[in-house]
Amino acid sequence: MKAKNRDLYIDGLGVNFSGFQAVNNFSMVVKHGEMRVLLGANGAGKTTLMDMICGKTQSTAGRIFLGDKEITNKPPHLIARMGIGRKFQIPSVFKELSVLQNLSVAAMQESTVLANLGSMKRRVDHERMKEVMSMTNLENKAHELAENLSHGETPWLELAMLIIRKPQVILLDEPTAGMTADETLKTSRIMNNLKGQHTIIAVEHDMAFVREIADKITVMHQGEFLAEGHISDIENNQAVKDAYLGSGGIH
Ligand SMILES: Nc1ncnc2c1ncn2[C@@H]1O[C@H](COP(=O)(O)OP(=O)(O)OP(=O)(O)O)[C@@H](O)[C@H]1O
Repeated sequence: MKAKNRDLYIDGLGVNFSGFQAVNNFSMVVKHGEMRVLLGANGAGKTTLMDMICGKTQSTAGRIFLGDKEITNKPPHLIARMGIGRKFQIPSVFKELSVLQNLSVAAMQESTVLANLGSMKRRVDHERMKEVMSMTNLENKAHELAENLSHGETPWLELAMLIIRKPQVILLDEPTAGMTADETLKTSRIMNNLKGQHTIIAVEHDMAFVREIADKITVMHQGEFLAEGHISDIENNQAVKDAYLGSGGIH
């Protein structure tokens, strides 16, 4: 039997903001379970691309498919329900609730139908919550209030609140921003454990972190596709080096 196609296809995507072409004719295919990093100088269009994938920004050209399902310009809540989760979509954690309570809230948002299935479902949810806390280094923090988590632990909780809903695709905006070196290392372990289960697209500038996690890198420049490949291909790509000149280079 043919396996279900769960790859993400972006074909000729573009957006024009009142005459300014922020993303232009951009295409890429991200395989299911792959960890893809998006690189590009400030203003290259990375956030706008992520916004179009999750439906926050309406594209003006091109199409996006998750497997055989088209998601182009669908409302964000439908895209989320179709399996695309974005960190920062939930603006923040609930500070006055514990880690476990935050996860319960996120799990309940999954589906009111499932939530009504009764105690069986609640038991499964509890197992899932333990599993997700262990995946995100929060196993010893279940009863800690979110407001007492560190700068590094709060993004782990946001990530946990995403993955509890089992999205096929996870979009991450600078997942290590504000983290210590130790927290960044732990985040790379979390990311590597998520590979294979979820497709992950991350915008990230920390090249040491990118080296740890990326299966493949796609580079954007001035709204367009510039290059794609493994880290060594990208670091040795002359067009990429040129595009980064003036923005401090690729480190
Ligand atoms: N709603 C909007 N209206 C007009 N211009 C916009 C809008 N959103 C983004 N832009 C412009 O589109 C370009 C791409 O911005 P975007 O934030 O996607 O870049 P980026 O690669 O994510 O950069 P950074 O690394 O700085 O976050 C920028 O020039 C930005 O000013």
